[in-house]
Amino acid sequence: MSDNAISVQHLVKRFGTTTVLDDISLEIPRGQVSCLIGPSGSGKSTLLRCMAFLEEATDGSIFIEGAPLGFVYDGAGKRQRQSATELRKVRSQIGMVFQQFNLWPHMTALGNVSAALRRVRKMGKAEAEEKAMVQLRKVGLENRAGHYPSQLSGGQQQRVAIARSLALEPKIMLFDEPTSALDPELTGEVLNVMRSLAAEGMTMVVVTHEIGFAATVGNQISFLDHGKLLFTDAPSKAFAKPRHPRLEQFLDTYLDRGASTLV
Ligand SMILES: Nc1ncnc2c1ncn2[C@@H]1O[C@H](COP(=O)(O)OP(=O)(O)OP(=O)(O)O)[C@@H](O)[C@H]1O
Repeated sequence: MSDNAISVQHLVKRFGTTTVLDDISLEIPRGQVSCLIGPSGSGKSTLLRCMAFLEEATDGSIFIEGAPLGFVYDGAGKRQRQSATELRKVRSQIGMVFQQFNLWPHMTALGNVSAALRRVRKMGKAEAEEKAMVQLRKVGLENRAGHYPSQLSGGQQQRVAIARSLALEPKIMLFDEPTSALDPELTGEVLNVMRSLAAEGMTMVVVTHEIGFAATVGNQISFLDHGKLLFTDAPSKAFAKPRHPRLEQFLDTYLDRGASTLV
């Protein structure tokens, strides 16, 4: 099998007549952190959502751990929808964390994490809660297991959401601007959890405006602009001067807004 956890090949996504992803090809090696950066509206979230099959690509292919996601091509090269069973199997390898935490308000942190195990894995209550505690411990929240979302800070809620995804033991974690809804003082705790996941060797794709995180934790940086992937490089190359003119322009705008400086 190839060393790529995700392979995106000539991906095209149109909404009506608008092309939002234009012939994107990207290889994400297993165990690496791939950061998708670029201006607002460049297509980062759409690309990530295609990787989770939350959006259906108009054309092209995505492979997860070598297996096609969503569509297969028949002998005559005609694209066909994958069977529901196969799709479920491929998707089960992917966990996703969104900007909004989407926790059940009427369930505790432990309830939120164990619910997925009970529903998806059909585990009994005791086993699901035991497994859920392991994940809450991992994100540093074992002492908040009995708290409801309203009793948790935004950063803690996002950490519960990460624990909920991890509980299903995905091979790949996709993060869509996981700290964008947080007050600046709460982003650090979430980025730290992501940093330790990366250190454990989790394959991660992260859409982020946290350029410092991308530069220090990312193994590869992909820069999107108007639906095109302008380049994919190691951070040491992507951010070294002279930079790609569009990246330079993006960073100027970004850093002007008073965001953390690029390391
Ligand atoms: N469901 C949809 N229907 C129509 N257009 C859409 C839909 N989802 C996204 N788009 C458009 O696709 C383009 C890319 O959006 P996307 O959210 O992927 O960008 P982004 O780079 O993630 O932006 P941001 O950084 O602001 O989140 C935008 O022009 C957006 O308006």
